Amino acid sequence: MNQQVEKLYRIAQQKERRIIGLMSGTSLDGLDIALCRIGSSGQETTLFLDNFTTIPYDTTFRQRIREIFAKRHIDQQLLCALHAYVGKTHGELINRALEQWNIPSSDVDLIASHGQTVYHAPQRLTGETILPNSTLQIGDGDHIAHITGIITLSDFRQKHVAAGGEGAPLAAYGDFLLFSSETENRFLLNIGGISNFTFLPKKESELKAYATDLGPGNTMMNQFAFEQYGLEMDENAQIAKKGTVDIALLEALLTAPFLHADFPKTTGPELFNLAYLREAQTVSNTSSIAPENVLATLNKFAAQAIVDGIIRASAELEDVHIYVSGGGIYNPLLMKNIRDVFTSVSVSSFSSLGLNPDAKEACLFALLANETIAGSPSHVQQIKDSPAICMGKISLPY
Ligand SMILES: Nc1ncnc2c1ncn2[C@@H]1O[C@H](COP(=O)(O)OP(=O)(O)OP(=O)(O)O)[C@@H](O)[C@H]1O
Ligand SMILES: CC(=O)N[C@H]1[C@@H]2OC[C@@H](O2)[C@@H](O)[C@@H]1O[C@H](C)C(=O)O
Repeated sequence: MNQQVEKLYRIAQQKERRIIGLMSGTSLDGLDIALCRIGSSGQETTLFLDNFTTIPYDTTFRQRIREIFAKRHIDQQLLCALHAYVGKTHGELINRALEQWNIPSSDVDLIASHGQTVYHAPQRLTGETILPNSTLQIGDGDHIAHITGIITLSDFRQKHVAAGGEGAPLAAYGDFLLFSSETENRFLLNIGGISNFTFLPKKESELKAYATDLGPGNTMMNQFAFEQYGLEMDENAQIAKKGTVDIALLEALLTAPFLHADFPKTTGPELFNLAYLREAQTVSNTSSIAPENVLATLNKFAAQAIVDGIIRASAELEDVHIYVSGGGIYNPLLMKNIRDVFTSVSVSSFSSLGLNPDAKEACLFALLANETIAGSPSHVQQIKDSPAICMGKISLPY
């Protein structure tokens, strides 16, 4: 037997695996690296986060990705090169993190790499009926395996698409195993570039768990802050706090059919972008309002899409508790806009469930790799619209 296949076979039989989960989100801020210790699999899964870091991308890396990110028309030569370059860079960043943590690569069993989403195209966005749902994450797993010497699983979303899904959100698979409760109906709200939640019904409930995207999260605020002020974000909502919400613009922004479609559903900056803003400004006759008012309105828009979605999903439920993660928790105005609505529902940081919120998505991919190598897909019958599948492609180091 090939020694690497034999090694993988041994890893699959271990009681516990050390898996590095990687996430590089739509905000393009950096690479999240989570070293997890994962015991058992399926309903018996345990997960401990041993080490976590986010290594920020340098400006050149960010600029290169931005040249193709969420764009319909791009330079194919650049796409081709970035597939290798992102893989190579991610491999090098893992080596750097392991060195900082003083952990030899031989102590790590597997890497689980999400890659960098560059385009997300469900049929609900494209309007296609013949061409299928599709999504593209770059950063080839062979490069990561070769550079780190660690067996790598990557490209998790393709199997979900192949089995009839939109390729996202995948969060329900992990959240269901780790965070379901006996006493609470939980909404695990993540506010990254795009906002999404996982609904986890009480354990004895007949309802099924599911995950869904909700709306723009931080992405439109980030894009506008970059265009108008050259800033990566409206840090601490300093600019939005100086503005006022323009109701006509807000109402125009809230008309996207995506926002009113049934759950689960997915979206991305392919829809929620500055072109979408400009269209809403034209329709609402607000093209010349001050930039701080636009930011205040975009902030309110992101909050409203979240609030409307959760209210709709929780209408018939009692004992509802919302746990929030993602970079949006650091935006005080966004959190205020959300909390002001949920006066009788408790809204807590996801950290109260015992896991660093910034590491949540990277841990999810470590858990998905664990399921693929050592799990059985039986429990996913309790998750709505989630095909029982093993996700991720396996890359051997040499
Ligand atoms: N202090 C802050 N003030 C305002 N916004 C902040 C602050 N800190 C983080 N953010 C927002 O959070 C974003 C990063 O969030 P996160 O890392 O969760 O996104 P992501 O993982 O890239 O997105 P996704 O989950 O959609 O893929 C930043 O781009 C910024 O918009
Ligand atoms: C295509 C894609 O990369 N989608 C991401 C993105 O970031 C948030 C939201 O949009 C979610 O649908 C998904 O990520 C999380 C980790 C998921 O799959 O659950």
